[in-house]
Amino acid sequence: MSHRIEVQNVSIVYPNGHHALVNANLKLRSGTICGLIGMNGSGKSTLFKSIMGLLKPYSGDIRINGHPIRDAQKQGVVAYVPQSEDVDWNFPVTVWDVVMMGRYGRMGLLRTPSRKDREMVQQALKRVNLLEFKDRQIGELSGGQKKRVFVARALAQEATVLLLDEPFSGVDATTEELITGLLKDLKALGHTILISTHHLESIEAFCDEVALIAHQTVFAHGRTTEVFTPENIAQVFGAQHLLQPRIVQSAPRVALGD
Ligand SMILES: Nc1ncnc2c1ncn2[C@@H]1O[C@H](COP(=O)(O)OP(=O)(O)OP(=O)(O)O)[C@@H](O)[C@H]1O
Repeated sequence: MSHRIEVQNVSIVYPNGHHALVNANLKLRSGTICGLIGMNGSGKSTLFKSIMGLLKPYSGDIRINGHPIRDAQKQGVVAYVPQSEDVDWNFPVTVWDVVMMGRYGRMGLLRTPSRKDREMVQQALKRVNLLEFKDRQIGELSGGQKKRVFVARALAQEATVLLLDEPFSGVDATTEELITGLLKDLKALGHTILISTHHLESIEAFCDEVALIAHQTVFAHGRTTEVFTPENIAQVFGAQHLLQPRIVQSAPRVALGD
């Protein structure tokens, strides 16, 4: 079976000439949760945006389910939960509207929601405990609730590939538990999940695989037990982490790399 996500030798150059990714490779199968780990500015969001088809590689190729990205875009296969900083929270839309956006790909040109669309939005909001907030403007939510809106949008989209950019930053423990539980359920259904996080202490319990990113490329990827080693973590964050080899289990909620 082909991989769900296949990033092959991808290089991304921004219009200002900055090489954000150089020859990056990443292949993920169905039913996998992969943690993407790297310092601030290492290229995690760039990788997400290129898998979404928002950034066109300068060279290399990206495939979803063996097909070019535009096919996946048409079918709504890939959902993206953006970093909070990338969202305009003042935009005059309600929680319900944002989650309904996940259904747009399935609607006609006039974007008139069907009964099924409304049901899917309702279910998704229930799943993330936000139904009672459905009429709120999105800026009037807590950090955890804001994340949950976009997770609900991904659920309503019925996407089988989920990309989550820092879903645990600025959220309370209850939201983190809710999101991890939900992602584990989706994994059991065969979904493929790529998640960037600075919460290293939860990686071993939560991620089957990790992909480590530094020096503009994915320099290691594989099973968490094999790749999430103190030596590799030191390559990502600097040698001082070699002095704390169990940081991954023992640290409190440190935002390493910030
Ligand atoms: N639109 C842009 N134009 C030029 N350079 C950019 C642009 N967006 C990002 N970059 C640069 O590309 C590099 C990778 O950025 P990216 O946002 O992918 O990093 P990141 O790993 O997601 O960081 P963070 O953890 O802070 O979100 C950085 O050096 C950044 O300054």
